Amino acid sequence: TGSTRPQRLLRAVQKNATQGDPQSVINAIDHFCRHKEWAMNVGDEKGSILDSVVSEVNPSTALELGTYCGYSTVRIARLLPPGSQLITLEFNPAYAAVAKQVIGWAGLQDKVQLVEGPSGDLIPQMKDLFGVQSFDFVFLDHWKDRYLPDAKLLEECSLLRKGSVLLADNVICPGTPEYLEYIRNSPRYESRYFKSHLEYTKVEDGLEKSVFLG
Ligand SMILES: Cc1cc(-c2n[nH]c(CCNC(=O)c3cc(-c4ccc(F)cc4)cc(O)c3O)n2)ccn1
Ligand SMILES: [Mg+2]
Repeated sequence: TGSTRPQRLLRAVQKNATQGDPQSVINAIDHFCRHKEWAMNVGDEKGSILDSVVSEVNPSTALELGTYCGYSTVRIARLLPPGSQLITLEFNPAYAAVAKQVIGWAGLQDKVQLVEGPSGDLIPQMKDLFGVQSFDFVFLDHWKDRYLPDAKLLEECSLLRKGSVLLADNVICPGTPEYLEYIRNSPRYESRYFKSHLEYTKVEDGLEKSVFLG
């Protein structure tokens, strides 16, 4: 039984990043994925777009669907104002175990609540589990066929308010056609596409930013 890719990514963070320095954790993961092994982190190019949207929204409460190794969790949490919280949902226990250590290495554990389980089950529990009224910002980066049902679930659970921002990764590759069709044609959202590339590659991909109009 050898190591898994997430475990090798974590080892690269522990070897090359400085504890308590989120930017060094981001740089170590990007270097590992560009020069050693590709991994499905949002990456540096789309990550810069993520940073600009998070900074613009300046969320008090944020939700991430799909933690993986915690790369985008660190990108988001490092920009959050004091007293704000990021809740991140991960289905795969092995990913969650690595992400917890990556987030800890960055020193951001006090800003992040990592919850294991399927998004469809956890979203309806957000109010009870965390006393969340609504989310100012949601980053969708989990199973691509869950983007649409989970966006609808967030609406149904009244977890979105007028002005809430949804940012969706991978709307081109692997692609989320049903989600794009719905969100771009819904009168309840104002959407904009940010053209970019699949992490660490020249393949086209992009982020869709959608503002909930209430
Ligand atoms: C709470 C909850 C959480 C999850 C959940 N947690 N973690 C994930 C991972 C999801 N992410 C991806 O699959 C993904 C894939 C690619 C990709 C792969 C191979 C290619 F060739 C090209 C592109 C690129 C990406 O950027 C991706 O994000 N799902 C699922 C359910 N419920
Ligand atoms: Mg992604």
